[in-house]
Amino acid sequence: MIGRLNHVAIAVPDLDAAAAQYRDTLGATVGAPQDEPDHGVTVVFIELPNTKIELLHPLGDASPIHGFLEKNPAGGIHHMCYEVADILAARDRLTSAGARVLGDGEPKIGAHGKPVLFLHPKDFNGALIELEQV
Ligand SMILES: CC[C@H](C(=O)O)C(=O)SCCNC(=O)CCNC(=O)[C@H](O)C(C)(C)COP(=O)(O)OP(=O)(O)OC[C@H]1O[C@@H](n2cnc3c(N)ncnc32)[C@H](O)[C@@H]1OP(=O)(O)O
Ligand SMILES: [Co+2]
Repeated sequence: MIGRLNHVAIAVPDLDAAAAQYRDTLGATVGAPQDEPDHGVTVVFIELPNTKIELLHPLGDASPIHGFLEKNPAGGIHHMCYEVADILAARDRLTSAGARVLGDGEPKIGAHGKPVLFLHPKDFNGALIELEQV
């Protein structure tokens, strides 16, 4: 069911500084910041040959990553995103296996304009998983 690793997300306290570090110190190809108000984050994507890095910073008081940054003030790996062909079939298979799908269980449109869902980290060895339909 899960396919390619679409991205690894890192929550950062200073988006500009993190983007500059990837661009200047690590010599990576770094995109422009993208506000995603529906998700409560601003994201910057870094293109790698085999996947992407998604830098995340809270957008708005209700951002779901405020708690994470309070616990990890220097930032940290926040989630991995796996690709799926059919996100509703994936959701139904996961919920029937007892996994918790976050939010209201309905996919939202993510940063790539594709439907995404999130699975509770406690159900997957402490790792927050995002699924993106491609
Ligand atoms: C534009 C979209 C973009 C894209 O790629 O398309 C995105 O990726 S948007 C990314 C931001 N959105 C989300 O992360 C949505 C899903 N996340 C959530 O709903 C919350 O972050 C949640 C429920 C995972 C955690 O929320 P919160 O920290 O406020 O709740 P708790 O403090 O109750 O946490 C419960 C428990 O989980 C641990 N936790 C929290 N975040 C993570 C994490 N990223 N990875 C692993 N574990 C995490 C937290 O420490 C608590 O554990 P405990 O042992 O009880 O302390
Ligand atoms: Co993501």
